[in-house]
Amino acid sequence: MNNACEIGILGGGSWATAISKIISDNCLNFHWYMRRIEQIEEFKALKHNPFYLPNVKFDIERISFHSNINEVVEKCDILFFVVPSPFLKQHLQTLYLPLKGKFIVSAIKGIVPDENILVSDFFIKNYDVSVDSIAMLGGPCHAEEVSLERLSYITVGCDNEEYGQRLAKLFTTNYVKVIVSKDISGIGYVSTLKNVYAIAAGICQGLKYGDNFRAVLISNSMMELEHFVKIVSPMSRNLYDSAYLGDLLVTAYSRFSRNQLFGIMIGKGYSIVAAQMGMGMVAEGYFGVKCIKEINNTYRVDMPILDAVYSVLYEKKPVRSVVQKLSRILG
Ligand SMILES: NC(=O)C1=CN([C@@H]2O[C@H](COP(=O)(O)OP(=O)(O)OC[C@H]3O[C@@H](n4cnc5c(N)ncnc54)[C@H](OP(=O)(O)O)[C@@H]3O)[C@@H](O)[C@H]2O)C=CC1
Ligand SMILES: O=C(CO)COP(=O)(O)O
Repeated sequence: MNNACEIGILGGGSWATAISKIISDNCLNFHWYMRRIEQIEEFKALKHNPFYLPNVKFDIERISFHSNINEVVEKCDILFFVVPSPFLKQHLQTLYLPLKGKFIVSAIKGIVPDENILVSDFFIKNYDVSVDSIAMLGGPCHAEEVSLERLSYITVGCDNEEYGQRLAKLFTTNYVKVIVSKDISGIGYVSTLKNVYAIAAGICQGLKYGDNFRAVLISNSMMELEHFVKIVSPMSRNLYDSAYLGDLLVTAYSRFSRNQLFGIMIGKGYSIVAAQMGMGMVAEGYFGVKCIKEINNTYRVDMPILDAVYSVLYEKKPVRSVVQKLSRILG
């Protein structure tokens, strides 16, 4: 990572928009890739993202927009990947330039489907990116609150201490504080799992369970998460840090959480397709639960909450009886 580096944001959704807001507060110019040319044209005319966080105004003279991913990769040294995990490979299909030598930051809170590996490992394995040229963004941070400049904390997981500190500088504003950690994989797994537990919380809300039960569900989710992460990615970490417990809490309780909303709709009896269409945004936990379930076929960690969400979403088990059964084993 050079001192004067070009920054590229890849993705056109709400988190990409929030990250671009932060970057635009700290950098004069940056590049922004989004897949749809019409979105770019409308963005330039309106001076805001037409579909996500329209309250965030941008100085579009300082942004180079691209609908071709290769142009951003060619021009930039630091690349922020901010597309939902189920579409990552699709975006990369059109990439013919190497990523080796670039600094890759994953802001994706999910696992690469089919491969069932963390996004960081996917770039290392398939794109020859070195481990010290990768970072993972975590923490309890909803795009909507960043857009409103409500004080938020982001954790940068990066093996390379110096690069982690540089990224922290790039991200620090009067409304964003940054914590640097070395735990790329723990942040990757927890960021995926907390979405699954937020869906579970939403399902219970949709079924009209109350706050008392939700608190029990989230406490048990935290224990389940801890058992899984200790086995799959053993290292010394404090799971009460905001990148872990904090992200679980905000996703399970915030009114901005898409995963929770998706769960509420499933609990109310909407079909999966109707719930997905109704949101207009992506609930990563729907994809994450399948990835973790498949990963756990190897590790065999006891994960009744994950299994319950999986059985509702992928095995068409009746949601009310699944939660009733789950409620008998939680404590
Ligand atoms: N939103 C948040 O608060 C946070 C999100 N994240 C993570 O950021 C990542 C990106 O999510 P986010 O920005 O929230 O996304 P959003 O849910 O806001 O937007 C969905 C994005 O997915 C794209 N998309 C939808 N369908 C397809 C498709 N079939 N093929 C390709 N792209 C498609 C959309 O593009 P189009 O508009 O062109 O349809 C849009 O860019 C996720 O991993 C999420 O977990 C992390 C922290 C906070
Ligand atoms: O990761 C997030 C908050 O930290 C966003 O969660 P949702 O995708 O559920 O909105």
